[in-house]
Amino acid sequence: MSVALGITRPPLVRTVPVHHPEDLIARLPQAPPYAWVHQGEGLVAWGEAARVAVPPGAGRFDWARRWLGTVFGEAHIDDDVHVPGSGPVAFGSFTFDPDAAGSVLVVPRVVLGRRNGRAWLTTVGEAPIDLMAPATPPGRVVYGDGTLTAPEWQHAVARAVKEIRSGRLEKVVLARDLVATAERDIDPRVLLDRLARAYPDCYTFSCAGLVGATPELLVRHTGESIESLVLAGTTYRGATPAGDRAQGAALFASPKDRHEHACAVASVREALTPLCATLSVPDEPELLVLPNVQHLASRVRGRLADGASVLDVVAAMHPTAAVGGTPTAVALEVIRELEGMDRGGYAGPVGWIDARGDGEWGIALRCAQIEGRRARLFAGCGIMGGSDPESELTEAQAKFRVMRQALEG
Ligand SMILES: C=C(O[C@H]1C=CC=C(C(=O)O)[C@@H]1O)C(=O)O
Repeated sequence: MSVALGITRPPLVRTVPVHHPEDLIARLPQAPPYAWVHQGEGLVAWGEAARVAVPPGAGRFDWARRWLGTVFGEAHIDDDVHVPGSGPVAFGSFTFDPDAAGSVLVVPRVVLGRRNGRAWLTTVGEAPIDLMAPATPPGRVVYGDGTLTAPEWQHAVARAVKEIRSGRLEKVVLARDLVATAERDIDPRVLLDRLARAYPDCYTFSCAGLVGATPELLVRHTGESIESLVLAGTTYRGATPAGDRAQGAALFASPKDRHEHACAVASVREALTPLCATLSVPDEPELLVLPNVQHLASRVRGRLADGASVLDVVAAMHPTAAVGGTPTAVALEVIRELEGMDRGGYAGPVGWIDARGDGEWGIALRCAQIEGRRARLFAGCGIMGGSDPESELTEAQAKFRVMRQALEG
């Protein structure tokens, strides 16, 4: 099932220090890009030394870990840098729904990394010749409804509210999609560049056509330490600094949003407790202010008990109640019943893992699946018993703005 492209067996993986690239994304050649960039640091990559379609099912993360064990285990690694992200890495995108096809892992041929004042280049096998053709913007973009029209989605939200009030569940996250068609083929490098400039505090990512800038860090794994930024509860930016503060204060004081956030934090605590020797979860959220919205945010930190890799942690955490709901199993049923769409990689884990098991994975939000001239955009909202369908639709529009601006420039 894996495809190894033109590399000698066993492959030689070489990591060498390089001069600081000013802009990681600007170094991407004309090839499907892989990226994970936050505040100018991270990894960009291209080429495919190995690629696999991860079979759907409950054991998919285990399957992925075993595949990676074989691929990394076969490699001769010559790593002069020794930091998380040096040596061989795999990028991955997993579907939200464990039973949906579309999860993928790719070991790129070339990786350029930058972290804490150091930069490095990793090559797998012979370094390919890269074509540095400039990226062309997609031109005019028109939008159409995805699976549900706006009124149909509001109706789905109203039905979810009824289910919650009837006691079937406490919270569910409902999403919708929009279809964008551009004048020209969409070069993901244009979107990555615009996203990283506009949302430097988010994680700008690209993997197998899924491109976005997510504010939500599912897990960062460095040695035994893990960190997660849990988000749920949203309001808008004010027109003035005072208006901004008033919006933030109202979000902080809103029982509906605090409850929505508490569900997400509880799901993360529950998932991480069995894996961790120590775990610190803040008593109160903080505000994360982004250019389009403000979120309630909780930074969770822990120390792993026994050598779990970042994928083991991802497997335990996904789906958190920031994208599924409470209780998880019922929320997944309700999502299938009411959304009527396959989320694909949206709201699934996206990120990278190295041969030590370190890595960074986000929840794929504020993103689109790109194919030729078309992009399928996704946005969702946490629905509670007190949710108003019209306000939830407005919130989803604010979340769509991230990818709309990336497409339109
Ligand atoms: C599901 C999404 O956002 C989640 C993350 C932050 C805030 C959320 C909310 O307030 O509804 C969602 O739980 C999305 O952006 O599509």
